[in-house]
Amino acid sequence: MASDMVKYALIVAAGQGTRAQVSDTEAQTPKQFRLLGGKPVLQYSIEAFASAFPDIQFILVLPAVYPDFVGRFPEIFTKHPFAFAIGGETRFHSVKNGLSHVQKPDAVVFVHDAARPVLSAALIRRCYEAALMHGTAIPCVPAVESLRMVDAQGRNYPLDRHAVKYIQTPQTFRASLLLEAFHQSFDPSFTDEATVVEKAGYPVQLVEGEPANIKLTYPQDFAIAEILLRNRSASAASK
Ligand SMILES: Nc1ccn([C@@H]2O[C@H](COP(=O)(O)OP(=O)(O)OP(=O)(O)O)[C@@H](O)[C@H]2O)c(=O)n1
Ligand SMILES: C[C@](O)(CO)[C@H](O)COP(=O)(O)O
Repeated sequence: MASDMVKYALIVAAGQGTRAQVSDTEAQTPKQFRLLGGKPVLQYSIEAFASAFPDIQFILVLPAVYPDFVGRFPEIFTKHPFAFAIGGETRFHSVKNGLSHVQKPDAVVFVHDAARPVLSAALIRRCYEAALMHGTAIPCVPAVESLRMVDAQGRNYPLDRHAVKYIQTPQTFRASLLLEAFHQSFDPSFTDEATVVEKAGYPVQLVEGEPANIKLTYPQDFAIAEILLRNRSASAASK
């Protein structure tokens, strides 16, 4: 039965977060390990997946050189099964290292940015259902502002915003398909798992993402995420 399917949440947390740094001190702490509303950023994603699927197995990809995060926050890692991998030079290499722990080709794998702490259990379940049906599920949200394309000569042209989507994670797949796609050699066009799977010859299925599911990329994103998390707790408490 579909709900008995083995599920892996492969959370990539091996980046350096250089664009999010505002000082030399913060340069020591990649964004996914910084505190947000009193908890490490990474903890929010773990809680969201555990709430969507209590039987989920975690694969956490961590930087090779970073002080012992697991030892400092042991309570995060005791409630669910965790496997750990060391990150690589790019996101592609980090995901590939994490996939070495995927043992079952008939499982479903969610690949999620540790730097996206505001995802909901509803989004995770929506991706799961779509991946079961189509083999792939890539969450996206519409572009909300006017868009322009700039060509190599510096000329610019209006672009139809309805023809453009912002892509999010968790990018979700049948494990067999994802494992096969990651046998490819690295290509600089690989910005996410959708681009890897597509280059392997599989179409990708878009699903509705969430505007709140932002990626912490720049310093100001922490303040925005904190407000989004607070609003979500307040609305859950009022139900
Ligand atoms: N070699 C890498 C690069 C990125 N990531 C992870 O991929 C997610 C999304 O990447 P991004 O926001 O680009 O993170 P960084 O690479 O850390 O950011 P920056 O480019 O600003 O250094 C993050 O959770 C990051 O930790 C990873 O695991 N391994
Ligand atoms: C995977 C991703 O978060 C989808 O939006 C994004 O591609 C990561 O890209 P970045 O260049 O590392 O910010």
